[in-house]
Amino acid sequence: MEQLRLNSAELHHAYELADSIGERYGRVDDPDFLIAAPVLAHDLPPRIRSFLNHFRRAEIGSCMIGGHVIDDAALGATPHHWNAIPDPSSSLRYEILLVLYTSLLGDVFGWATQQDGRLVHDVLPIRAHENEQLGSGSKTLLTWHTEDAFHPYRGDYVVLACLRNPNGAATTVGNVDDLELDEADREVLFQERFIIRPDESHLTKNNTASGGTDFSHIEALNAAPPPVAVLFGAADRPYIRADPYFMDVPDGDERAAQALHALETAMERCLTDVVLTTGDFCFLDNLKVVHGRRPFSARFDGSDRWLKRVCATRDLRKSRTARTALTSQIIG
Ligand SMILES: NC(=[NH2+])NCCC[C@H](N)C(=O)O
Ligand SMILES: O=C(O)CCC(=O)C(=O)O
Ligand SMILES: [Fe+2]
Repeated sequence: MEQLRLNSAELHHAYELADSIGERYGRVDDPDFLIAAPVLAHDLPPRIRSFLNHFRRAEIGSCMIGGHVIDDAALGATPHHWNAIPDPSSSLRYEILLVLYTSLLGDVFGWATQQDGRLVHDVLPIRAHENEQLGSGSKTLLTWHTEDAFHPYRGDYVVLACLRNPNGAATTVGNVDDLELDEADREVLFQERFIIRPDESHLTKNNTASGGTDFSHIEALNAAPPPVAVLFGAADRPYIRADPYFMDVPDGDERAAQALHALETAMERCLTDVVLTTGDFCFLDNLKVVHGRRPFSARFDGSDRWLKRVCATRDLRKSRTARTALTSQIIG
């Protein structure tokens, strides 16, 4: 994976910018900060801006910016749940940096139906989710997926910032350009013959303050998922949309089932393990790569793995009817 390592001058510059923004806005979800983020990001060091522009336009699939020094003591314990992060946030500097970097790629957004509508997500192990297909799982393999594959407004990018990873748990990454598929299977995968159900992170039971949230469109997508194509775009450099764990084919379509199985086998062969370490920011092009996570043993004692995650879209307009206001960056 292509990597940029920040030098100490760049790190100092980036942290100074993040800290001044943190003082001004106080929290990463502040709507005024989110609106201003793409402009504030112009003040990031030039090497960061051109590296991410290359990632975006060359569609290399994934890249990493490393070398962020993280004050482990100031961070405090890894919370036992994403709904229990300290307020004010002990990781505000890194949350702001994550949004600034990601704003160079597109508009950041969150889901009303995921992690109680937060914009920046916490990926940390939750004891009750040990065996679940959730970012908060640990014991079970998190199977490879396009982030929010089921949703028509899924992001173009998903970005992970590693605060700590004591177990060295690996993120898996597989690039659609590396797939070795039969021509016949490839052709079927380009056709609208697949259904993708909502993953469980969008369910009412996996939100904790879901009182006023409307989950009916998620329920509708679950009850009647429209058939979609797994591969789309240019034949020689296709885009991908898949999450086999939550996928199926319309009844009786054996040919589509066979192609989906071929995709699973082929992707398994191109998955690479990427162990994020403290201070790594990992950028995933959600149309070019799929990702997942190897199982690991969580301790649930405050020392566990802790990542921050945010999604971005190149076109916030396409979700306009699903956002309560023009300026809202939460898709409902
Ligand atoms: N194959 C899967 N497990 N897909 C669902 C991915 C987990 C989901 N993105 C979450 O935030 O928890
Ligand atoms: O934990 C990781 O490395 C990836 C997590 C993930 O894919 C998710 O939360 O959707
Ligand atoms: Fe994911």
